[in-house]
Amino acid sequence: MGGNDLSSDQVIKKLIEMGFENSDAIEAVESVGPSVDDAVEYVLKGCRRNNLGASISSQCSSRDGKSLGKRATSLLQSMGRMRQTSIWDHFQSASTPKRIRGNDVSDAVVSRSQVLPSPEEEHKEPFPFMNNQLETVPESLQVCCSEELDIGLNWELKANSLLRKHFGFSSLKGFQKEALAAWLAHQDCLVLAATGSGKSLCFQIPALLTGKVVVVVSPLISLMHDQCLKLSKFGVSACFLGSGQLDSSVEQKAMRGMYNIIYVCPETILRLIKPLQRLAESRGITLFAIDEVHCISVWSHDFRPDYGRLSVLRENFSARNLIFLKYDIPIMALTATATVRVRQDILDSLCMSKETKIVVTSFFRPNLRFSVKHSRTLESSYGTDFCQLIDVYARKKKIGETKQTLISQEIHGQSDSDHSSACVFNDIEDSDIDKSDDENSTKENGPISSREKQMSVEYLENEIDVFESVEDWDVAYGEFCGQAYSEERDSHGSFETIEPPNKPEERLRLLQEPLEQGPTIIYVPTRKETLSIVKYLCKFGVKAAAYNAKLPKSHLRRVHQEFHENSLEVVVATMAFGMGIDKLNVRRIIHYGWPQSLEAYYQEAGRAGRDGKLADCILYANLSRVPTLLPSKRSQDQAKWAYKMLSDFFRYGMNTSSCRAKTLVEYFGEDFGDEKCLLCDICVDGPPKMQDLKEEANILMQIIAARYNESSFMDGSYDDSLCNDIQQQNFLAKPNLRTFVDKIREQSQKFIATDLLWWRGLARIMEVKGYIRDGDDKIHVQIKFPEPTKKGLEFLQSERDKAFHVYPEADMLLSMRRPRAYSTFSDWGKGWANPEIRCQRLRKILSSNRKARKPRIRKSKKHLPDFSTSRENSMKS
Ligand SMILES: Nc1ncnc2c1ncn2[C@@H]1O[C@H](COP(=O)(O)OP(=O)(O)OP(=O)(O)O)[C@@H](O)[C@H]1O
Ligand SMILES: [Mg+2]
Repeated sequence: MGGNDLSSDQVIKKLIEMGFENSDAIEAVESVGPSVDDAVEYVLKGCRRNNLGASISSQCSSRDGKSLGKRATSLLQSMGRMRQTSIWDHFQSASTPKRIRGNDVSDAVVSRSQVLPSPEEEHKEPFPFMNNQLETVPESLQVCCSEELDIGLNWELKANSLLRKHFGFSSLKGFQKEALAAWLAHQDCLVLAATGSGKSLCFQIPALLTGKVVVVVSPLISLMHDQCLKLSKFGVSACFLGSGQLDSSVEQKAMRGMYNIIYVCPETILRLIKPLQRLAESRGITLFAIDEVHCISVWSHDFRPDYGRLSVLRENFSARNLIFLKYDIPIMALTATATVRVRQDILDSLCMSKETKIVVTSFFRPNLRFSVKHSRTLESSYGTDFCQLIDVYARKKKIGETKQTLISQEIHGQSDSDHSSACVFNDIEDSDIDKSDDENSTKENGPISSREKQMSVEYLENEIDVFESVEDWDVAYGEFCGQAYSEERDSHGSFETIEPPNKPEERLRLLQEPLEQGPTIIYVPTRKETLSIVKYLCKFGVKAAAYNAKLPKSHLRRVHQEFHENSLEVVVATMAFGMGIDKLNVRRIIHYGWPQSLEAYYQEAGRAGRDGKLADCILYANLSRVPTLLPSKRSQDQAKWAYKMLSDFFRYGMNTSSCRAKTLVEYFGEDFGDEKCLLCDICVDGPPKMQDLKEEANILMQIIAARYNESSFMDGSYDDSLCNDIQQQNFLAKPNLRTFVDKIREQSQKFIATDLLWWRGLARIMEVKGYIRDGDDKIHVQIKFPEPTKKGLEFLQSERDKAFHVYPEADMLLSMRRPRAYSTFSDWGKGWANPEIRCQRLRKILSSNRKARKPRIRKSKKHLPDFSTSRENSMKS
């Protein structure tokens, strides 16, 4: 990213692409000239300076950038350069061999420089092992080779002893044993286990038990880096191969058997088949592991075409094709997020054997507390949504900084001591409900709102991070991880993890305790939001940093390092941050905006609470809007499936009656029975009061049925001519839900004030009950063109007098909170002719604008295990 050969306009364009505000970009270029790096540094430092305290932050906020002038800018630049930004800086400092663990591993001394040489070494003389063959295997490897014992029956004892020696854990988990037993029996194995459960050990232990090589296919360079560095700390030699590998000699060394574990990206392994066959013959390959294997399936949320070609492994490493092999080299495939459909796809795509052992553990994470809150997720909502977070981190700091205190009071408004999570339904105000709910629905027929325009495909294509190839997210931050993990160990050198609260009473006890300290990750859909939220949080003294794929790599590395070192409190990121991130003490994962699938959501949420302690997973989403699919290259079939996944997620957000953890794990095919997590907002607050919607369900069904010429089912009390109208329209266009709702309003005075948002919820309920279905070939996130099913017609015929008790869904509750007489676009338009109505509306708009400008904090209930219908009660009040 040089900069001198770019014009100012080009630099500004690049900055905007990264997500920076137009004004910040212009200001930065004006201040530091047309250099992308300097300009980025300038804007980011603006945020960081805010963290340093009141006096600095007031001088250095980006708004005041001009007054800083060149001198201040260069000072800030030099501050930035105090940190190492190059991979080589680190290797130079890390070249002295390090003792990895306690006395029991006195032999296991690994120098990082044995894994990668510095550029000086590379240019001056060949790497010590370059010209040698296997006789000169590094010391660390000799340790491993000496462990090549006959594994025998007591393999479990040996595995446990290696586990203690290298990783400091006392014993293997049950699923790890099962996976290892399959490998020992030369069987292929598919491991489906929750995020953070310890899948990596399933493929790392075989390398230690046999002294042979394990080849691991992994989708991200940053993930490979992370694992290699951890292994080197544990006295296991490992390397990664792929586009992010800067040292070309590593590949040669790997193919000569210098490393116990070789991480490789799918693109690269296809090129290395022959050398790997030679390695299998010389040193021996004991296992191929395919990590994050859901990437192989087009039906997964992270499809990676190169994973699809991995079937070559089965053929090229079978005993049939390689005479020196007695058995096929087993394949172990691992993932935390695979639906039943994706599992089958994995088995087929990898040509795994018929005897493949499938090891499934519960996907349930008993220490994660899930909740959903309504928010428009716009800048004007930050004040309400992040006040609690700001409070958490600001409380930790010394209150010597006057400005910070003032800001804190300002945001907290009427200063409330109880900032525990505000329940989505408890404190909804008029301004919280999206004024354009109905516009959203009209867009399928006619005009789209300006917000919709803003979120159009062209706009988003430039705004979101799409998971396409390994290089996109080549962060190569591994060189910074030298001391990162030590911080998470206690005084005895072991990890501070606890057994997760598996028993219900343990989980109830958890609820009484506050969250421990630890960092937060906020996931947002667009790059722009990463920066705007960081800017907002930094203003209040929170140590926050943005992370998106377009930001300079030096910045991204620093974010990784500081996140692992616990010096960052909040990372605001796009999906580019963190597949497989294994940091123990992440206390909160906040999703700010609709995620695209339950798979992606559960994987990202799974980064919280890996230490077994209570952690929050909060989704803020605009529950009055149907989410849209973010643009990506998809075939027609994939697009259909993507809509289906988004629809499943939408229903998760709309659900008000069943335990969130249950919904999540059952999505992955697990039977949760009658169990509940007892921690999520629904378990704690209880579902809303059931309502008998017999009349509403009947009228909706009648109107829909009439459209399909089922007038025999019509109730005489309703106007038949209206139904005839609909039948005539039939031949012109397929009526959507909105058309039906308009008809209901025209027909029944009683429902004039019931808006589309409410009917949308009812239509979903009727769809789930099997009374209506979508009459369109396309898959919609929300049922769009309802038509009756046979069951629906039977309902009209025989069940119309029966009670129809249902739990109102989230959108229905939102709608009931603010009944509106004029809810359709056209009604709104009509109303303007009446001066009285016009006056009322203008007053309302003015007052809601005023409210939106003032951040405020609201009183909220504590999360107590109270199974009352508190949500419903608060709605009424
Ligand atoms: N037998 C064990 N006993 C105690 N802790 C373990 C054991 N096995 C693994 N762990 C720990 O569990 C944590 C998570 O491990 P790992 O990164 O392998 O998870 P994962 O299942 O691959 O998660 P993800 O799906 O997010 O990639 C690590 O910190 C690891 O050290
Ligand atoms: Mg993993």
